[in-house]
Order: sequence, then C-alpha cells, then structure tokens
Amino acid sequence: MAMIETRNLTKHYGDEQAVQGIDLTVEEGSIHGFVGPNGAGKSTTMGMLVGNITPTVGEATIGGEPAGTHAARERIGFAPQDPVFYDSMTADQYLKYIGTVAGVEGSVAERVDELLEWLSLADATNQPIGGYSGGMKRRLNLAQAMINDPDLLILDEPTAELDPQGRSAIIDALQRLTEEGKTVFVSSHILAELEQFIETVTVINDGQLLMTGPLEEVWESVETAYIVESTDDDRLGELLATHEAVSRTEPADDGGLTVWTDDPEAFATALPAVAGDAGLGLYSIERAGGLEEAFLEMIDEGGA
Ligand SMILES: Nc1ncnc2c1ncn2[C@@H]1O[C@H](COP(=O)(O)OP(=O)(O)OP(=O)(O)O)[C@@H](O)[C@H]1O
Repeated sequence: MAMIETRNLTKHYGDEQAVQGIDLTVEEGSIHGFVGPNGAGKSTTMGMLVGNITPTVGEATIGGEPAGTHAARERIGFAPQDPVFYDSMTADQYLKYIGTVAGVEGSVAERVDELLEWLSLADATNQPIGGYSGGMKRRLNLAQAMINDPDLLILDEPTAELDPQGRSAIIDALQRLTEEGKTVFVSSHILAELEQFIETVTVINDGQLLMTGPLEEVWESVETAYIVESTDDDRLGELLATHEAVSRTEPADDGGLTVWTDDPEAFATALPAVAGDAGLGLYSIERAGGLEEAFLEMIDEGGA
C-alpha cells in the first residue's frame, strides 16, 4: 500500500515555479531518498506533504488521507532542515514539552526516556540544548519527529553538516526504523551517502521530476562505467574502443582504464575474451562512480 502519493503536485510563488506537477508514490515500509540540487524544490515538496504549504495545484495523500488533514498529520513525524530549539531547555524538557503538545498517548516521560536512550542522548539529557554539538541537535531533531511514534518520517537533510560519525549514527537510526516497519522519506544532496541505505529514490531538478523508482533504475538510466586494471591498459583500451559492447574508453584518473558500456552483460563476457585473445592479464574490474555520477548525468541530460 502507498504511504505517500502525489498527483500533479505543484507550487508557484508568484513567478517562481518551485514545484511543477510532481507524481510520485512511496510504498509503506520503504526508505525513499529525495534528491536534487539546491533550490530543486525538495523542501517545498516536503512542506506540502507535511501540510505546512498549500499546493497551488494538485494533491498529496498520506496513507490515503489528504495531506494537511488531521488524519494525515497524525501519521507523520517531520524533522525540518533548520529546526528551532529553545537553547536554554534541556533535551528532556524540550521533548516532554513537544510530547505534551503532540498529545502522546500514555506516559510522556517514558516515551522521552526511550527516545533519548535510542538516539544515544541519554548522557546529555540534563544539559541545555544550546551547548549541544551539531550531531546531537540532528539526533534531537529526529527524536522530536518520532515523539508520537509516527508511521511516516519525513526528514529534510537529516545528515547535513555532520561529520562521518554523526552521519553514520543517523543512518543507523533510519535503518532501524525501517526494520520496525516505518516509512522514511529523506532528502539529501549527499548522494554517495543516500545510496548506501535507500531502496527507492525520486530525483528532481528545477521543480521537475527527473525520475522516481527503485535505485537500480537510476543505474539503468545511465551508462555504466567500470575501471579495469590489466597488464597493458593502453592496448586493452585500443582493443575495447571498437567493441560493440563498449561506448568509449579513457585512461582512469588513478590508473587503469575507464570503460563505458550500455550493455553491462555483453561487456562482462567480452572483456575476458578480448583480453585473453590479446594475451593480456586482468588484475581487477570494479564499477566506477555511483548515484552521484548518475545523478549529475541525469541533470545534464535534463538541460539544467
Ligand atoms: N517562500 C518562498 N517564496 C518564494 N520563493 C520560494 C519560497 N520558498 C522556496 N522558494 C523558491 O522555490 C525554489 C525551491 O526551493 P526549495 O527550498 O523547495 O528547494 P530545495 O530543493 O529544498 O533547496 P535546498 O537544497 O537549498 O534546501 C527555490 O528557487 C526557492 O528560492
């Protein structure tokens, strides 16, 4: 069942077409990446899903309920990109306040303790938030989004400006959430990081949808590149350059040969055969780049 569904979702600010006719579906229990460069329209789209921004045209539903209605809002936990905390409050005080406002069922204190423990903030519980590190504030932002045990978490760049340790703590928390059956919709422009844990992805640029679907489809939508290391890369490059399974070849920046193909299966068979016939040995072959390259290529092709 779809947790998020949008049809022709559109937002104009005067002449600024921030989001233009986005159609997307996010299945329940999945972890979905929402990717686009600065100003692409990610925050505006998230605002419309949460119900904080009214679409100019089109609609969004959350678990079948129209976005912005009470029934939709109570299923969502939202962590904005730039949360505003009360610096003089402690995490404990802040979360109890949020929990009371959100009408947490049962004991607010118990829920807050659970979240502080879960997000490794228990030691800092009684320190004022003003003294927290960036990583602690991001985790607190996630905790406030989770206060009501929502089915869907909408997170706007939850790992922005974090060091690798801080990022991995957040990614770890997100993975545990999907294991519990939650749906996570997470925006970022750190693509190399997103691709480690998302299952499906939506790519937007200039307010327009470039693709939405399984991560593998991003791979399939662009040419695949491999870095091959052999006993004679120059010779291998000459031989492969004319092969029908190969689009082009180029010496790789850090040694070896980069080979682009739009038919990876045919290339996998051709490579050892071509090398073998020429008496060349193969040391290694690995896939080059990642979602980052695929994404940049997609944006270029989109004419941005
Ligand atoms: N309240 C507003 N009034 C006018 N224009 C706006 C408003 N909010 C956003 N925009 C414009 O809409 C476009 C999309 O902005 P949005 O913040 O949704 O992008 P984003 O993908 O979240 O960017 P970033 O990664 O920088 O946060 C931008 O051109 C932005 O300047």
